[in-house]
Amino acid sequence: MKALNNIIEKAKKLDSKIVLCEGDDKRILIAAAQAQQDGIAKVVLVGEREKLQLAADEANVRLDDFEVIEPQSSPLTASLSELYLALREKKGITPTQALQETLKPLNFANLMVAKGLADGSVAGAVHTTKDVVRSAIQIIGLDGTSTIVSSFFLMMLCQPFHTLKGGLIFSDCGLVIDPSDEELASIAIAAAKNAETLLMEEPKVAMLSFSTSGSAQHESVSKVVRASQRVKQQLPDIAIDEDIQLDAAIVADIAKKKLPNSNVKGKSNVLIFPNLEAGNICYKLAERVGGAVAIGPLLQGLAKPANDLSRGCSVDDIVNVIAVTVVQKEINSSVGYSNARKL
Ligand SMILES: CC(C)(COP(=O)(O)OP(=O)(O)OC[C@H]1O[C@@H](n2cnc3c(N)ncnc32)[C@H](O)[C@@H]1OP(=O)(O)O)[C@@H](O)C(=O)NCCC(=O)NCCS
Ligand SMILES: CC(=O)OP(=O)(O)O
Repeated sequence: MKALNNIIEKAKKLDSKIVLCEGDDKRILIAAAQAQQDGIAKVVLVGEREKLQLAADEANVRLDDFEVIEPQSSPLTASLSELYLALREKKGITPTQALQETLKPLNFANLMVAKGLADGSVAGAVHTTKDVVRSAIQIIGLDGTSTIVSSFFLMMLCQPFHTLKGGLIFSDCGLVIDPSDEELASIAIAAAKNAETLLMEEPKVAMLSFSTSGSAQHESVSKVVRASQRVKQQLPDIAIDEDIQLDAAIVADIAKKKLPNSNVKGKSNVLIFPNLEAGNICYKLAERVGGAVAIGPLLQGLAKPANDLSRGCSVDDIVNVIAVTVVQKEINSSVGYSNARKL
């Protein structure tokens, strides 16, 4: 798992603080202890100390090893509540509602990130994706270049039986339910950038469909083609195949048969799914049947790193997402990448 090891090694070199708001789940506490021990990040736990202590006892983890913040009594609460109010006042939020929202550990954690008190947040072992994403969108907001927030998975294929080895980006498998062609293009562009920055590979993008180069006709195929054209308009040099089936996207011999003039030639490393049904089902199938390590859902398009987890995540999954969160902070603050600069 070269790409994952690179990410972990990179994270260890950065002095980072990641905030977790689900420390009452013992997987989170074990992962937090591992991330600190391995030097990946310092961890701040936001939550009620009593509940955290119960989970710590169950997990056999020392709570004293972490910075613990209780929203109810923290000296930070007043200023974070002011920030929440400033962010949401235009939506009709009152000061009382702002305080109530700030006291929720998920919002408190993202407010810490927004205010620069932590480098990133990770949640989703307990909360649903809907809740995690809504809090991040409302509090952290979009970066300067994206029009929507979407998500991607880093899928690591490293089992002896995997004929295809290494890292793949799957997007969007977690967030945008039925993207328009414009949204799908935005998802593909953000995912391609992640292939450059996290996999350290030139992006080779497959715009997945049940059709390869017009072999089937349907509005859902046309949407994928229109999205691909938008991507090419914005990134004219990108390697991309429009309306391509999965087999032709990742198997060179099949690509030769189905799409002889393919740009990607069966070597896609960025798989873009036409909608959330396809994306979510496929990533879980690749993970649970195919034996891939699935890291995510990682959010793309946010101004600062805040990432999600599946409620079915393991301790290793959480540690991996913490490491990616640390590295994303560095990517966000670095001076662009070739494709990113063209956006
Ligand atoms: C992410 C999600 C919750 C947003 O849903 P929604 O119904 O539009 O949410 P809301 O209407 O409450 O919108 C919340 C805010 O986020 C904004 N928003 C919603 N989706 C957005 C996106 N993809 N990018 C940027 N902003 C977005 C809305 O404009 C709204 O802004 P506002 O509060 O300032 O007006 C929704 O897309 C969703 O449920 N996705 C599926 C998640 C899921 O179940 N995944 C499966 C498991 S991984
Ligand atoms: C990403 C995802 O599917 O999350 P969950 O399994 O928590 O619904």
